[in-house]
Formats: sequence, C-alpha cells, structure tokens
Amino acid sequence: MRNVRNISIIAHIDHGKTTLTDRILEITGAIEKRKMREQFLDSMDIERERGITIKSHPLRVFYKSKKDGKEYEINIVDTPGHVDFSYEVDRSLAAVEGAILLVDASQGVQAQTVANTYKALEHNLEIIPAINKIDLPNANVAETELEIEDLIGIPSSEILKISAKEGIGVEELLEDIIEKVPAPSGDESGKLKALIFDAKYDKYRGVIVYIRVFDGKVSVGNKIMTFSNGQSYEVIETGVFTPDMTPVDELKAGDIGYIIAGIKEVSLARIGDTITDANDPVEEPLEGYKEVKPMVFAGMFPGVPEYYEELRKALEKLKLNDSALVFYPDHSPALGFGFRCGFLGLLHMDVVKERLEREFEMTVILTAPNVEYKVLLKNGEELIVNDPAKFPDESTIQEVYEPYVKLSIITPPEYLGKLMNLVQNEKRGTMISTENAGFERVVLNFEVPLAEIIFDFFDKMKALSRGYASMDYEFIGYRKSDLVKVSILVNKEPVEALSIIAHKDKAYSMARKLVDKLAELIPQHQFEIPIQAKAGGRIIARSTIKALRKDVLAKCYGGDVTRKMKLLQKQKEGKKKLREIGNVSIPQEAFLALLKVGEDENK
Ligand SMILES: Nc1nc2c(ncn2[C@@H]2O[C@H](COP(=O)(O)OP(=O)(O)OP(=O)(O)O)[C@@H](O)[C@H]2O)c(=O)[nH]1
Repeated sequence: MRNVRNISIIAHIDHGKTTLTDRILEITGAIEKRKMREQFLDSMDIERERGITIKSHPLRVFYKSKKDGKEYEINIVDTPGHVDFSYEVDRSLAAVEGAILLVDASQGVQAQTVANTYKALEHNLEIIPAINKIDLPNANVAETELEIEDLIGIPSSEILKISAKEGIGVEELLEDIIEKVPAPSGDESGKLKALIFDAKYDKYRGVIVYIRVFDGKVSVGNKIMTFSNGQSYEVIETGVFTPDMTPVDELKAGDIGYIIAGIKEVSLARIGDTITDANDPVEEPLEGYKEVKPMVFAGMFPGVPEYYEELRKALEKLKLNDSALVFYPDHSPALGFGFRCGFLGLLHMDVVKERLEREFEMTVILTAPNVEYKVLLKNGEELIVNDPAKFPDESTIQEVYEPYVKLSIITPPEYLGKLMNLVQNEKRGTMISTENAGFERVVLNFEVPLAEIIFDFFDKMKALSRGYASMDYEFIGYRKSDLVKVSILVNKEPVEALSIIAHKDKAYSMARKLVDKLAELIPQHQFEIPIQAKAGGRIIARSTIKALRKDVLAKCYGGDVTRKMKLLQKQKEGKKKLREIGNVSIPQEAFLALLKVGEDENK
C-alpha cells in the first residue's frame, strides 16, 4: 500500500478552507515561511480581493507522521465555495478518498456545509470533521459540535477543534487524515482511466489538465483521448503540484497531478470527463460526467460600437480559460452590436464583467440577467429562449416551461415564518419538507423557479434573518409555468433590451415597478417621455417623465401676447420634432433597472 492520501476540504463560504490550506503548506514546509502570503493559493486577483475561492487548486505535501514515523504524500484538492461552482466541488470530491469538513465555530453548520457533506457522502468519502476558528471570542464550540454530530453522526469527542489562522490543531488534523482516510486503490497495470477535475489555460503552454489517475499510468509521449468527444492528443508533460507545477516521469493509479498535451482550449478538456489511452481505451468512462450548462443569460454590449471586435477577442480569450462561459453575437436596436452571454450564476457573471474590466480594460453594458425558457408553440415546434427580446408572440404559444431548483435554507427557528413567507408568497416557491438540524437549526426545503432566486433572493434572505440563514440550491428540471413577456416602450418605441419575462400573477406589479424605476433613471428631456409596459397586447403600466420646460417666456419683456403665443407654438413644434426623432438617451443603468427594483425593496 502506498503512503498516499488524497483529500479535499469542504466548507461553507468563508469558513477557512484557504487559510487551512495555507497553514498545511507552512507546517509541511512546502512553502518557506517568508514566501508565505495570506491565501497563497487564491491566485486570481478577484479571488484575493473578495476573499473567495473560485477555482480549485490542488497541491501535494509531504508529512512525516509522529505516530508511525513514516512519510506520507498528501494531495489536497481545494474546492470552490460558491453555489455557482458546485459542479466543480462535486468533481473535486470524485478525485479523492477523504474530506475535511471544516465548520466555523462562530457560525456553526450552514447550508453549504450540509450540501457539501451530502456530496461527500454520495462519493463514499471518509469525512474528518474539524471545528475552525476556535480562537475567536464568539466561538461556540459546544453548539457546533452538536450540529456536526447531528449532521454526520460522528461523536463530539472525535471532532477536532482547530484554528487555521493560528495553526492550533492542524498537525493533529494531518495525523487524523493519515489514520482515517484510506490509501488510494486502483490497478497500476490496468488501462489508463483518469478523471479531469479542473483545467486551466496557460498562454505559453496551452491547456493544463488537472487529473486524478484511477487505473493505469500516463507519461510523456503517450497518446491519450478525452472520452466525451473522442479527441486524442500526445502528452508533452506530466507533473505534480508542490504547489508549483513540477514535472515528474509518470502519473500512476492513485496520483493527482497535471498533464499538458497541446490542448488548445479548456472547453476541450471538460471537467468531469475521463481521459484514457487513445490506442487502448477503456470501455466505460468514470461515472457522473455532466456537461456544465449556463443557467443565467444577459446581453453584453460594448459602450462604443467600435469596440465590438475588441470585446469579441476579449471574450474569446476568457473562454479559453472558462469553459462555462458561452457567448454568441447579438444585436439590439437600442444597444447596437454585442453578445448574448450565458453564465453559471450571478457571481460568475460578475467575475466575467470584472475580468473584462481589469484584464482587458473594457467597460461593457450588461442587460438584466434572466434564465432560459422552453417554449412549446401551437405548431408543435419547441424553442429554447434565453433572451426576452426573442420570446415568441403570445398568440403562437401553447406552453412555457421554466427552470426549477431545489432550494435549501438553514435558519434558526425564529426566522422560519418570515423565510417561509418570502419563498412561498413572494417567490412562487413550494415547501417540500422541514428537518431539524441539530441545535436550534431548521432546514427548509423548497422547490422554486430559478428566476426567483437569481437576483435579490440572497440579500432578502439575509436581511430577514439578520444574516443567520444560509442557502444552497440545485437545478431539478423544467416545469410548466404561466409566463408572459412584458415589453417596455420608451416614448412609444419598444426597447427590446428592457423586456422581461414574468409570471402572470406578478406581471402587473413588476411592470409597475419597472416603469417607475425607468422614469427615475432616464433623465428629463426637452419633451415628455411616456414609459409604458405592455403585455398580452395591452398597456399594463405607465409612467411619465416630464419635459424639461425651457423658460421661453423669459425672453418676452413686454406684454406682447401674440409674440408669447408664437413662442409657445414654436416650443410645441420643437417638442414634436424631437419626439418624432425619438432620440431619448437611455443611460446604462436603466438596462439594469430590474435589478435596482430589487435593491430598493431590500432597503
Ligand atoms: N480568527 C480566525 N479567523 C480565521 C481562521 N481561519 C480563517 N479565518 C478567517 O476567515 C476568513 C475566511 O477564510 P478563508 O480561508 O478565506 O475562507 P474560505 O473557506 O477559503 O473561503 P471561500 O474560499 O470563499 O470559501 C478570513 O478572513 C480568514 O482570515 C481561524 O482559525 N481563526
């Protein structure tokens, strides 16, 4: 049996995964102390600033056990903490035999703690629970122990208490990993079978594929094949993470490392796919591969038309490293040429927008995000619509389906009523079950349309529960729904980029809020501007932006009435002219009016 342990760290956001990984690197001497900077592994600027881990970074350390004196290789796969990237967590867990379950002592078990623990159990991982941040004055170790006991049935005496920040208990944790997590099994002499659990694009070296080898071996010169698309490549380099990329002669069953094989973009090395020998492939791939589908869509336009080409190039470059990002050309009468983009969720959308700004110095106009609908037409045709502007005419529609998620909220019981009200009465959710989760915690499970939780749900939930509730969700499928398109007319002209899809019961109130918000956001002009919302062929809401009244009469000193009348007439004509041209200037923030409606309600 090899002295190898492969583990992952699972936790709710901010419970200390990155800090723990940093400490392990330090304790095992993988990184000299003086080179250590906080969050060594979070390499993307955005990750560092926001203090969140988006991409997983594996690493290999060596630790000499104080118990048996032997040296062990420990491979740690860090996982993303945000629900947008939960598929990546799932694939990282498929690459290991054990998981450290890290829980913040001041916050206790949270929604993602539970979601990730279930995932780890599904993968039959050995779970090692550890309560972190015991150094905090508001650490509540006893309650957290009870919650963990309740979650996985491990007695509190076996739960480690650590401070990742101060290094307390971290060596004991390493000893526990060696003792409890099984060494990887697998057949080194079998056919190559490896899991892709991440991939990164490098400017100079092409795609670097992060793999866990389950059976067989792989080394330089081998011809490999990615199972899902049958593409084959020659291996140029194999290596491990120390944490820097360090070449090794071969990777064999049980190993975690990387390969470089001249793959041009990450979308060809898909997370969850199986790598095998191109000349002697396995018959069955590893289980559980799913194609990652974007869930949230928005229009993206360069502020200035001349920047269209530049934006296309920037998106192509981002795509090299981000297979979840999709985009295709789009045109809007109001915003010109641009792209329709698909994202995993709103955080992913923000990350893309920020990367465009930082790495490519591009400021873009994003339209309000929406989900993807399935529309069955009366003529039997089925359409996939992810742009409200392209929603078919109501008279041609037979049925509409929208994506639903299973939403789990964990909360102290006192906020239960308010949260149930939020989900069921405001967000079209249906309660499925409630469970007790240890000490003073309730888990609420709902089925909710995804569209209802992508905007402002998180903030509302936090506000209603004073920050105590946490949530997690997963896609469960499409459901039939009563949806209508609400079009917006500015100065009688339809502005498709402002259209939204709403549930029939909410169309009126959403339309009302949207036109009011637009009337606030669009500046006054020389003429009056009606803002109308139209659904099912009728105007259902209207708001008016008053004209800026130029004080034309100021020029008339005397009491010459006819002159006054003439001027007023002229002004009226002027107004008419402008209206005919219809040149209302709509500021960028108006295209996000829908999001702003939500923000106001949270105040
Ligand atoms: N006091 C104290 N603070 C800690 C400890 N461990 C982590 N923190 C702090 O908690 C915050 C979050 O820690 P991270 O390590 O970034 O958490 P994370 O789980 O990697 O976060 P995500 O990647 O966003 O999921 C940081 O400000 C850390 O300094 C600890 O043991 N004690």
